[in-house]
Amino acid sequence: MASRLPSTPPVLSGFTYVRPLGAGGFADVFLFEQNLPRRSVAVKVLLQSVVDAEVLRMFNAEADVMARLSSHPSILTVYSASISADGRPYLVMEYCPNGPAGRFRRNPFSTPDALEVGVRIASALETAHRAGVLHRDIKPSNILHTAYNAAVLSDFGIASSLSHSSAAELFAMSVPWSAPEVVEERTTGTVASEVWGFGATLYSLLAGRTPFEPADGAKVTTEQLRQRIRRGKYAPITRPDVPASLNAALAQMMSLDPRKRPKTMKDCAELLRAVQAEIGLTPTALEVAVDEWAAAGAPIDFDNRLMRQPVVAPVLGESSRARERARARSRSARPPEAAPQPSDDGTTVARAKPSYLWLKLAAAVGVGVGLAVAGMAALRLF
Ligand SMILES: Nc1ncnc2c1ncn2[C@@H]1O[C@H](COP(=O)(O)OP(=O)(O)OP(=O)(O)O)[C@@H](O)[C@H]1O
Repeated sequence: MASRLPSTPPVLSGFTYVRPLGAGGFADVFLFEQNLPRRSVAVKVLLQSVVDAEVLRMFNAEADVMARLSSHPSILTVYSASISADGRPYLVMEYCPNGPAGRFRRNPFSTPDALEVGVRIASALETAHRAGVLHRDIKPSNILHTAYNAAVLSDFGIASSLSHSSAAELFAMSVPWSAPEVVEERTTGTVASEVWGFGATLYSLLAGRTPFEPADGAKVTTEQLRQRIRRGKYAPITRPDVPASLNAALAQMMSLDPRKRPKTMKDCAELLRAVQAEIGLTPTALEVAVDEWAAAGAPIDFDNRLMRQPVVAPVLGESSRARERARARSRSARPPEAAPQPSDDGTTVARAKPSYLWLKLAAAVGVGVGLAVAGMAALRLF
């Protein structure tokens, strides 16, 4: 979290401000109450001082990427995005009351919890990669916990296209979770560097410290940390409940040579699922979108620098409302315009006409009563 005071919360129509939730490098996050439908939401607002064409590009990409991916059960849900009255772009997101996994120093995760979070986040990243998106900022503070305590991946603020990530882009590096090739600025992101960042994140959750910090808690400068990452000497987690197979999986993810790492996030998830099975846990389900989903939809435009806003339908005035009501009345008086169409499975879907149904029902009842009376007369019951 950034060490500065949060900015002034924006005035947003349809939302009531509650309190600040956190501060990042480019944005503040506030808790708001949405008026209709009524719910608590987290609103991420870009800092006024950073809004320029490049930041707008990143914001548009983040909104589009999260909207595309947020049907995944382990990716934070985004509800909408817009620009506040004072010109700050904002995202309205699912509120995660159970905080980020960023508290790993005080509360390291148990092995079963870390494995479950690991498989869920690996599934989310595999889905992002299949949609052609790199997250580029995998770290504990970007894993939040929903109201149901499920781990979700958030903050696609510096995400980029898998095919076009460029060194010219504005790029914020979170050093402790950055792969050696990223620290050396040889790349701004690849699937292999995501695998490294994912391994370093999982290591941090288990060890209560990042993988290249000295185990004795001695302080190091950022430059010293970069050097330790570049040397890439893996220090196994010594906790007795962390099996050797889990240390081996993490060491493979954090191999100095990117070619020696698991090839995909799905491969990472499978390594973790194998550890779960080995220690008697039910492996967490791998939730990856089907290929048809990844192929559908236009590619995300990572170069859009415009101030975009959603289209808002104007509220009709009194006279236009009366006109609209009159139009609706005349529409309902007209006969149906289109003939019923057969559905794909051959069933014809048609809207029944209620008055006609009642007539049929009344006729059926009449005929039934008539037949019963005739029958009883024939049996001499009267
Ligand atoms: N949906 C949310 N629900 C609850 N708290 C949130 C939510 N999103 C973010 N936060 C809180 O706000 C903080 C800032 O979030 P943000 O995504 O802007 O930045 P960050 O990841 O901490 O930093 P940076 O973007 O600089 O890497 C988070 O650390 C978290 O504590």
